Amino acid sequence: MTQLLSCENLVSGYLNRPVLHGVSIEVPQQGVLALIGPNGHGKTTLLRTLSGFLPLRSGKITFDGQDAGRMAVNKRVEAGLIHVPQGDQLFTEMTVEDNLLMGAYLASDKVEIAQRLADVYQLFPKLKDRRNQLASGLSGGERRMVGIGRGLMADARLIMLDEPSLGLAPLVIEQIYAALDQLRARGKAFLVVEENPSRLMHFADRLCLMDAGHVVWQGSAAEARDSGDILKTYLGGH
Ligand SMILES: Nc1ncnc2c1ncn2[C@@H]1O[C@H](COP(=O)(O)OP(=O)(O)OP(=O)(O)O)[C@@H](O)[C@H]1O
Repeated sequence: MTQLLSCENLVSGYLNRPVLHGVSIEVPQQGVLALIGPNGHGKTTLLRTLSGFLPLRSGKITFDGQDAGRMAVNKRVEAGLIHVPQGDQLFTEMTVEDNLLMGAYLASDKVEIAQRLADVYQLFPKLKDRRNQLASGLSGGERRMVGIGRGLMADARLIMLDEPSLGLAPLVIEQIYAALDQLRARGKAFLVVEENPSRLMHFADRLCLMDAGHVVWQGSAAEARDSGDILKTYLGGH
């Protein structure tokens, strides 16, 4: 399978604090890679580096055959590399629909934008019902849907999700993952961060365990199940 995203030896961090110490990962076309591991070990930093919010100190990022490591954030978005951040980061004083439309800020074709919006509403019918409501009045699950929907409005090819299950009730998590399954069936690729890998066993093709800015283990979901000791050591037996 050809790779949609590949990174080699990424080094990045905050000011004088390096966090990633040579991370290499690959996400195939239409594939799902999960980043797992305890808090504070660089998963979010890796997503921020890939989306361009944090500068790359060294290493190489290739997205869809293009050298993306020094591309501007908007160019990466245009190419379909989309980051759905932790905590949704919605514009709370704007309506659901205006939040979604913000995701299409680089698009100009009105017919295309209307089609993307219709696709998001088909995936998340609740958002259509609430399209004129302020984002501040949404439930946690609805906010997550808007965050993902906004990413889809940018015509995502690879969706990088930072803890999509964080703070949600089990039933709502199932609804979110059911929608992600549908998107996967439509050809989207994913890089998903979750602290608890149990949600990912059916969704991810491969899992990468991060510790102190390094990838310390990677394998298929089946291999992760067989490597109980590794997951237990790092994640306390999830
Ligand atoms: N804005 C920032 N400025 C300085 N240091 C930061 C900043 N954000 C994160 N860090 C530090 O970088 C390290 C890696 O954090 P990161 O958020 O990437 O970890 P994580 O594995 O995603 O965990 P979490 O799920 O808690 O976000 C941590 O030590 C954290 O304190």
